[in-house]
Order: sequence, then structure tokens, then C-alpha cells
Amino acid sequence: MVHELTTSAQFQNLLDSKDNLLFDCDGVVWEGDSLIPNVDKVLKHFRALGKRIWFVTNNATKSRASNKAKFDKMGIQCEVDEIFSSAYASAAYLKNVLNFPADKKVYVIGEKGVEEELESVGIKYSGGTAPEDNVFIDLMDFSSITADPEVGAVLCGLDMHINYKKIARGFRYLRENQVRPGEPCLFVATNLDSTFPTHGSVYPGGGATTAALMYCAGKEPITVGKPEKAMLDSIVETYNLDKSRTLMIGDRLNTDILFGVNGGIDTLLVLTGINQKADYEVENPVAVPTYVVNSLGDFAVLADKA
Ligand SMILES: O=C(O)[C@H](O)[C@H](O)COP(=O)(O)O
Ligand SMILES: [Mg+2]
Repeated sequence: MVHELTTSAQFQNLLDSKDNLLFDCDGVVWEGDSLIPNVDKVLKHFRALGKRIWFVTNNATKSRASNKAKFDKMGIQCEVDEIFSSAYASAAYLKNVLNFPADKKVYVIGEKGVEEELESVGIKYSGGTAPEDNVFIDLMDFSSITADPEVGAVLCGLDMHINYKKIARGFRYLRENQVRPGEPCLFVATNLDSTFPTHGSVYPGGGATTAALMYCAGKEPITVGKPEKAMLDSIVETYNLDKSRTLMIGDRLNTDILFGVNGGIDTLLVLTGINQKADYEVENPVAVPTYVVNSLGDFAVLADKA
């Protein structure tokens, strides 16, 4: 049964039962460049109560450093090491889990956030925002889609400049290249969100721009972002968290809420982003939250009382 929170006593009870709060960003804290009303006040109040806070976002267009700049601009306190993003997690996963060879390169289909995080862990890359890949090629002119034997992985995130050349290059690397002798080129996705809420509407997400490559290659990528557990395990282990006192707050059932369910922690769905109550009230929902509230900003009543 989902607990619907509407009164300040219910908000307080939930807060009293949790020490560690994990927040999704798009659709929970902000919508594009607009803060969700009162969320700044609420986060300040949570910090004043001594809650430990992390931001866990699938948005791979920004590095942790650029996300921090966005928090600063919105007047929200946040340290870089409180941000876990799918771009950062993917770079760390390639380096530490997949032991990506130092002499190989990652081909990026994605934005600056992915490039900056690869740089931060010392992995070489091509593609991404490089001018030579951000062009439309002439009809049936494949001459610039050249092979590069140094590429050992294709890493995809939301790419707002997706084009045929990037898809074709990624496809060739997945078909022809190897990460190590006898091991096929790795295919990694930061996240597979179909959509995300921004600028007053809903737009295609990282999963939509990765789908073209998945389709032609006939392969599923290793996905690092939510709902996979990697980021949760990393936070829980690094900070030695008691899972029973940890809460994941998100707007999407098949990423945020499933992430909490997969990781064995309680979840709070907010209705300011992608999913609504009707989405978990169906037969066989993808995930069911523990709690639901209209908006994270509703917790401001507690700040007003304090
Ligand atoms: O594909 C994307 O970029 C995501 O849909 C989006 O940015 C999700 O971010 P989150 O809601 O996890 O902060
Ligand atoms: Mg979201």
C-alpha cells in the first residue's frame, strides 16, 4: 500500500524515520532551469535538521562540477561529492569495474558532461562534442565514417546533437572493434530514460538517442544509471549508510523508484515530473513507491513552523 502524504504530521513522521535522503534532480528539484517552488527552502530545512543529502541524477549532459554550478546559481547548498550523476558513474565504472585499458579510447555519443567525467578519471575519448562529428554528412557519402582501432568502448548518454555520422561510427566500432584481444568493443549507456521533464513539457531523454544504436547494433548496452544499483551501492558503501534510514525521492517509476526498490530502500514519489498516481495504480506497475507527495516543496510547511 502506498502512503499518501498530505499533512504536516505525516511529513514530520517520514522525516523522523530517515537520516539519509537521496534526491533525483530533473522533476524533483528543478524543471530545466526553474526551481520547483519551495524546494530551496525545504532542502535548507533538511540540512538544518542534520539530514545527510545526496543528489542522484541520470542527467549526463553535465559533469558533477557543472551540476554544482547549477545548484549554486539556484541558491541551493551542495558539494561536488554529494552529486552522483550517470556521467560520473559511467566514467568510474569504465575505469574501476571494466578496467578500461589506458591505451584505448571511448567513443562518446553524448554531451560535455560525459567528456568531462571521462577526463576526470583519465580516459581518452573521441566523438561527443568534437566539431568533426557534429555535422550532417552528404547523402550516401560514407567517406568520413572512418575506422579507429583505438576505440574500445562506445558510451552513450543524452545527445542533443545526434546525427547519422555518430550513429554510424558507434555502429562500426561495436561491430568491428575490440577492447582487448578477443573481447568485443564495450557498449555502455549512462541511462535509458525515454523522456524527461523540462521547459514546461516532456522531451526525449538519453534512452531515445541511444535507441538508434541499440537497434542497428542489435545489442543492449550495460546501463550504469538508475534503476541499476551501482550508484546506490557506491553511496551506501562509501558513507556506510543504514538502508532502513535512507530514502530515495524521485519523479519516475522505472528509474528512481525502481532504483530504490532494487537497492532495498524506501522511496517517495513526487508528482512534479514524469509519473502520476495512475501509473502505479495499474496492474503490474513497473515499481510502486512507499510514499507519494504532490511536490517536494510541500515539505516547506515544516520549515515555516520551525
Ligand atoms: O536522459 C536524461 O537525460 C534523463 O531523462 C534526465 O536528465 C533525468 O535526470 P534525473 O531525473 O535522473 O535527474
Ligand atoms: Mg527525474
